[in-house]
Amino acid sequence: MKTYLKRAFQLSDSGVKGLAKSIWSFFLYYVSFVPPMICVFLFADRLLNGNTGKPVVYLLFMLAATLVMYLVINYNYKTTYDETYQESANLRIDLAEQLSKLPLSYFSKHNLSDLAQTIMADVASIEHAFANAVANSIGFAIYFLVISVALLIMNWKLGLCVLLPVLTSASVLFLTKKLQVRDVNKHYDKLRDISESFQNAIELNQEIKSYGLKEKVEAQMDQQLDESENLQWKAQITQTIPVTIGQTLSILPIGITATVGLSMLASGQVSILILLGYIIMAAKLSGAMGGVLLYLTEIFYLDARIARIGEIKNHELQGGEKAVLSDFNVEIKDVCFSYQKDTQVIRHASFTAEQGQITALVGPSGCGKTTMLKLISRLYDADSGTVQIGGTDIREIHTDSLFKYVSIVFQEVILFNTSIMENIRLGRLDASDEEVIRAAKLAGCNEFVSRLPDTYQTIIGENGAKLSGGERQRLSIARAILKDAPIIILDEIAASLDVETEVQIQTGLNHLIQGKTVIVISHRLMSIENADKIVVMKAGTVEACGKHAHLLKQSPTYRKMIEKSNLAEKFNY
Ligand SMILES: Nc1ncnc2c1ncn2[C@@H]1O[C@H](COP(=O)(O)OP(=O)(O)OP(=O)(O)O)[C@@H](O)[C@H]1O
Repeated sequence: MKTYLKRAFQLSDSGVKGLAKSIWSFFLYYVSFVPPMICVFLFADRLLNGNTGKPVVYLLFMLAATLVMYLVINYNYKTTYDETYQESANLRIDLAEQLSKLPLSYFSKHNLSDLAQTIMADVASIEHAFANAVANSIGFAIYFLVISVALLIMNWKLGLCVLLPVLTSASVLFLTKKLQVRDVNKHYDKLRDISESFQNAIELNQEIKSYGLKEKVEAQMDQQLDESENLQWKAQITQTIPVTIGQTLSILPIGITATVGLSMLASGQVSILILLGYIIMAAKLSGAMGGVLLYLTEIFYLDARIARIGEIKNHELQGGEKAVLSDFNVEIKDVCFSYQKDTQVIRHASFTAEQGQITALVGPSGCGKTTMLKLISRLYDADSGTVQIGGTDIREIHTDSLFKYVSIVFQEVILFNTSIMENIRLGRLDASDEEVIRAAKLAGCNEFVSRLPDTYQTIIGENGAKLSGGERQRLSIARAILKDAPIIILDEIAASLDVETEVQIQTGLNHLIQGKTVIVISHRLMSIENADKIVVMKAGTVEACGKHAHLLKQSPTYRKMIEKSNLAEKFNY
């Protein structure tokens, strides 16, 4: 049972315990209505037997029963809400921790807006269902089972009059579950699409305006909203009809029990007291079932949400152990990799980048250079073959250990919406302000930072929105200088720098790469002509390796690139 609940609702161990406690409290909640009914029943029995004395005992009993009810309701409320909110807080933390450990390949295969929706909306839906529906429905089901046995034993005919309509009302809902879930999920998926479209429209605002796409984008959104409205209508109809039928059926036990009971009373098959008891019970179960039917629909829609959360929670993490490395030669051996199934981006690539040397990756756009750097830094794991550092397969090294040895400066700089000081300090969290400023100066940041209103304390906006491309790039170089890792990976770092800034960061770069294993991509071939080794890539394969002069003779791709590069130098607008 525990394993089933854990898997079915993606609960933690404490979550299962909490749910069990909550189910128990709901069971007690329903049971707590029984003593007052027994009290009424006994009092009626006394009256019918002609005993009209003081009903003080019954009143006291009723008072005690009401007090117990109050305590049970309190316990139920506290248990359910405490456990629910604790578990959903744990779930959110678990998901956030899991996301931080997932390999980058997971994110390239999933839609980010979808992930955000899963963490926010799906967890909120589960939280709501747990606080209201799940424990309540299960608690009611157990209570219903116990009461059913008692009712059938005492008088099976009247028992069936109470139970059958209640069971039929629940069956209507279960029989139409597939249909309801299908339509509600269609609407829900559309809402996710809309949320993604809105996010895209906001992110691409500049492009939409500059290419005059406003009306087209608005029309697409209008259409999506119309489709969503239609789907919502459809979902509401498929949901409302069975719920209404179910709720109507759930009221029937009172009428049926009264009708059948009275005829049984007339023929002497049942006493007035028993009939009264069954009618009270029918009324009680009818009322409870009306609410439970609504809860059941809420539980039906949890499946897809729980599945999405399960997919994140159970996704395989990158393995590896803590490691201390002292040799930083990087060796790529027969590596193959694809982002998506069937589209291999790296094919049987092999080369070595030696410590103390600069190794440059060159090749036509899209040939897999950046992908290769991502494999070397274990942002992705190779599908086959190995990437080794100092003879150790990096899959055996935990990423926390590995990242200590690798500094990466990518073409696309990611910055946080905090101060310049804190953005650079991400390179080494225990660095002092002086060390941060020294790294910033070496990377050529000081000049533009000193012009900012709060210099190093200036908040730079989301992903450094308040900075130019070149300034953002220099901050990421400063980060790498501060980290001072033995393996340096540079992907097109000069792409958004002007000539003057490039000269400024040259000293910093020379300082950064001294004695390190440097692997660099640069489209400006002149800047890598003096590299110790140039690796020429073509369509995911390594075509040739060597120095500039050697490659000019041996590699047609390299020769072609040099020729094109010379032509590009002559390009005029
Ligand atoms: N996250 C991703 N998901 C799916 N495909 C990707 C992803 N990143 C890159 N690709 C594809 O992999 C191939 C290699 O891309 P990569 O960025 O490694 O090339 P590159 O040689 O660095 O290109 P460029 O010189 O233009 O930067 C390309 O076809 C690209 O479309």
